[in-house]
Formats: sequence, C-alpha cells, structure tokens
Amino acid sequence: MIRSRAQQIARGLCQIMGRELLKGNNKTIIRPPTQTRQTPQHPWSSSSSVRTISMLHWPFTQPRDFSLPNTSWDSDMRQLYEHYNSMCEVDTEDGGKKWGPWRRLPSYNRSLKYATGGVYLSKIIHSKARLFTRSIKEQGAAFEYVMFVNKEEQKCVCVFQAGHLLEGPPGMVHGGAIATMIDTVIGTHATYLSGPVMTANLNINYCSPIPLGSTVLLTSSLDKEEGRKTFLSSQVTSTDGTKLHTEATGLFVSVTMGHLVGA
Ligand SMILES: CCCCCCCC(=O)SCCNC(=O)CCNC(=O)[C@H](O)C(C)(C)COP(=O)(O)OP(=O)(O)OC[C@H]1O[C@@H](n2cnc3c(N)ncnc32)[C@H](O)[C@@H]1OP(=O)(O)O
Repeated sequence: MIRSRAQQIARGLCQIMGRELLKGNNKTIIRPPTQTRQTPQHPWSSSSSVRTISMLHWPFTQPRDFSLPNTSWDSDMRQLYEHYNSMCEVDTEDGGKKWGPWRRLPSYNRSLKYATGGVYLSKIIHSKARLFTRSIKEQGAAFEYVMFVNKEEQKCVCVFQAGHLLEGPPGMVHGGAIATMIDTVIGTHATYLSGPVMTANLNINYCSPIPLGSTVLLTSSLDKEEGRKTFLSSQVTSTDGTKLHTEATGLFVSVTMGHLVGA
C-alpha cells in the first residue's frame, strides 16, 4: 500500500520535474526554481516555451542555494568564485549587462528541489534524504563547492574546498571524498548536457594527495556522446593549475525520470 502511494507520488513527480527541465538545442538542462538576484535574460531561458516559476506566487520556502559564498570560504575559493562569477555577466557597450560565457549552477540539498513544487514534495518523499555532498550543516566542515558551466566550450569547472571532516590519510583528503566530488561534477555536467543520467562507469587515477582544508579546481569536459552514452573526463588540480592531483573519466547513461525516482 505504501509502495503504491510512493509510486503514485513518483509518477506525479516525473511529470512535474519533466516540465521543469529546460529544453535548449534539444538538450535538457537543470533549471533553478528561481534566481537569487535580478539577472539579464539568458538565451537558454528566453524561449517562450519555457515554463518559468514566479516565486511571487509560490507559497513555499525558497530552497537554500549552497553554492553561494559563506564565511568558511578561504581566499583562494573566493577569488576563483569571483573570477568565474565575473564571466557570468559582462558589460555591454551601452552600459548595460548581458550574459557572459559562464553560468553559475545553483546547488540544493536535494535534486528534487529543482522542480516546481519540489520543496514541498521533498517534505513528503523521503523527507530525511539529503544530497550526500550537502548533508552536513556546519559551513566549511565537509564539501564546500560551486560549479560553473560554459555551454559553448562544453566545459564545467568546480571550485572545491575540502573541509576537516573529509580526512583520509592524516592531513589529506579521503580518496572517496575526491571520487564523490568528481562524480558530482561530471555527473552534473552530463545532466546539463544530456538530461537525466546515471553514472555507469568511473575511472580515477590519484596522482598526488590533496591537503585537507585546501581549495582545488575540478574541471569537466565532454569527450563524446554516443546514443544514450555521454563520456566525460575530469582533472583535479591546484588552483593555479600547476599541480595535478587527480584525473578521471566517466560514462553516464541517459535514463528516464522514472528510473531516477524508482517509479
Ligand atoms: C546533482 C548531483 C549529481 C550527482 C551525480 C551522481 C550520479 C550518481 O552517482 S548515479 C548513482 C550511481 N550509479 C548507479 O547507481 C547506476 C546503476 N546502474 C544502472 O542503473 C544501470 O546499469 C544504468 C542506468 C547505468 C544502465 O542501465 P540501462 O538503462 O538498462 O542501460 P543498458 O542498456 O544496460 O546500457 C546502455 C549502454 O551503456 C553501456 N553501459 C552500461 N553500463 C556500462 C558500464 N558500466 N560500462 C560500460 N558501458 C556500460 C551499455 O553497454 C549500453 O551500450 P550500447 O548502447 O552501446 O549497447
């Protein structure tokens, strides 16, 4: 009985989430429920077919965007955030603003919250579930990160500060935490490019340890797409790009929304 109720909710959710995924150039991208500030209209979201949500008419709480700066961020993290954020909006000749080549991806503690009504649904469906990387409340204790995508170059970058709860060897970041971040970054990038996907294969080479508490840069680039398969590669480097910490490749397989929510 409970299962059939869950399935009904999941089916409804599929319909809702399906509507909230943007279609751009035949690609599906995650859409935030709202912008955190006034931003210029972006070509990807300017289509009249896109259903935007007016939070003015939305009675439920706006989810917290974890990718915005907080006091735990060190100077490297802030500088890189400012660097990529400044390329999200550029000045026009007439003194206005327009979208730049990069876009910051918002980040919530449940993927469900990207959908219209997702904040409400997340209180009903597995209400205690949290996205692994956003499950620790203390700022700076575990995964602090922000992701930016560049549609033209089909690239994604992530500025990641590894907190003290991610220790593996003494004073160094746990390999599983690094794998988690790589999966998160290339998985998000694959979703951005290809719509709902799941990780089918992840290969990782750990080249040099990441000091606990430090900030590193993760990059993701599209290698190829073959039918339902999206192949990406990733590198984790020091913030100045001179030291290679980790390199990885991943295969993501497109799935239906039903597959994702277990309907
Ligand atoms: C917002 C935060 C984002 C975070 C992103 C995190 C993403 C995740 O961690 S997902 C969780 C971890 N992953 C999983 O649990 C996935 C478990 N696996 C599955 O569900 C399924 O095996 C799944 C969906 C990957 C593929 O199953 P299915 O849809 O039946 O596809 P299937 O027909 O088997 O394979 C499709 C193609 O992929 C290939 N393929 C599938 N698995 C693999 C694999 N491991 N290695 C190589 N190729 C593979 C198949 O050979 C096939 O290729 P082709 O089309 O050329 O014949």
